[in-house]
Amino acid sequence: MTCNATLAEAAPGKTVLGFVGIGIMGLAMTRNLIKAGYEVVVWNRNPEKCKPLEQEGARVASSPRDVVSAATYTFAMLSDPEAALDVALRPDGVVAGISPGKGYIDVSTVDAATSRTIAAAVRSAGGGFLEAPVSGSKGPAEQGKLIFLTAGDEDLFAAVSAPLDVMGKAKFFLGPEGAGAHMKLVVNMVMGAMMTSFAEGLALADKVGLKHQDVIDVVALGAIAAPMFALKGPAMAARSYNPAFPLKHQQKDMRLALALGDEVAQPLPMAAAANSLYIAARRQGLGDMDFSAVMEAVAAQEADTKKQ
Ligand SMILES: NC(=O)C1=CN([C@@H]2O[C@H](COP(=O)(O)OP(=O)(O)OC[C@H]3O[C@@H](n4cnc5c(N)ncnc54)[C@H](OP(=O)(O)O)[C@@H]3O)[C@@H](O)[C@H]2O)C=CC1
Ligand SMILES: O=CCCC(=O)O
Repeated sequence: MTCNATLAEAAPGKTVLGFVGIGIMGLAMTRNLIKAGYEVVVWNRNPEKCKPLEQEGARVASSPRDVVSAATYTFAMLSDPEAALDVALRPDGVVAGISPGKGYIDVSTVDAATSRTIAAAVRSAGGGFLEAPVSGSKGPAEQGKLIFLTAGDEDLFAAVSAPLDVMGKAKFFLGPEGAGAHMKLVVNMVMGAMMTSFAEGLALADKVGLKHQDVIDVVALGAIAAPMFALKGPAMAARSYNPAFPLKHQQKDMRLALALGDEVAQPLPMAAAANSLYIAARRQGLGDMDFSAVMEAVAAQEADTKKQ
C-alpha cells in the first residue's frame, strides 16, 4: 500500500521527527535520533520522563497532537493495545495532528486489529501509517541495533528508512499492516516459552545439585545456545531482575499470541502453559521486573508442591 500524498525522505537537519512514549525503549530510541542530528519533539504521559531528552536537545510538547503537528514523521512506543489506541485516537491525540505529507510509525507491540484501526484513522486524516514493532530489548535499543518488523504503507517505509537505520541494524517490510504485528507476536511467543523452559531447567538443576553457572556454560556451547540465556542466565542465578523487558509486557504478548492462535484455530499448548507462569508472576507483584523474573513463579510452584 502507498499513501496518497508524497512523503519526503527523512534526513537529519531537514526533517523534524516526533516520538511519543518515553519508556525504557522510547528513551533509548529517541536518544539515538537526537545523537544522529535529528530535531526531535517528544511527549510522554508522565512528563518527568522527557526531562533527560529535553537536556539533550529535544523539544517537549504538551500532547501527542502537538508532537504530530510539529513533526513530519512521528514514532510511538507504547505499552499495549489500550495505550496505543488511546494515544492515537483521543481528542488531543496523534490523529488530530495528522495531515497529508505526515506519517505515523507505531513501534509498540500490539495486535493486528489495533494496528488496522489506527492505520484507518491515520489514513482518513490524509497521513501514512507504518507498524514497526521491534525485536531486541533495552541493550540493542541503546546501541541502535533493533530489528524492525514493518508493514503498512511502503512509501512511508522508504521515507523513514534513514531514522530506522539509526535505531536499528535490520528492517523487514512484510506487507499490509497486521503482518508486522503477527511476526512480532510469533517471535515473542517463542521467546516467552524459551524463558519459562530455561527457568524450569535452572530450578531442576538446583534440585539435583548442579551449579547454575555450569548449566549456563553447557547450554552456551551446545545446539540450544541463545544470546538470551547467556545474557539473562547469570542474573537469574542471582535472582536479580532489573527490568530490560518488563514481565507485564511479555505476559501481554503471550496473551495476544494466544488470542491470535484462537483466531486462526492454531492450538498453542506450550505458549498457554508459559502464559500461566507469567500470570502467576504478575500475581506475585513482579510485573515491572524483567520477564526473567518468571523464575520466581517457577520457584513458588516448587514451594506449593512441597506443601502437598
Ligand atoms: N523493553 C523491551 O525490551 C521491549 C519492549 N517492547 C514493547 O515496546 C513497548 C514499550 O515497552 P517499554 O518501553 O519496555 O515499556 P515501558 O513500560 O517502559 O513504557 C511504556 C510507555 O507507554 C506509556 N503508556 C502506558 N499506558 C499509557 C496510556 N494509557 N497513555 C499514554 N501512554 C501510556 C508509558 O507512559 P508513562 O511513562 O506515563 O507510564 C511509557 O511511555 C511495549 O509494547 C513492549 O511490549 C518491544 C521490544 C522490546
Ligand atoms: O519485545 C521484547 C523483545 C525483547 C527481545 O527481543 O530481546
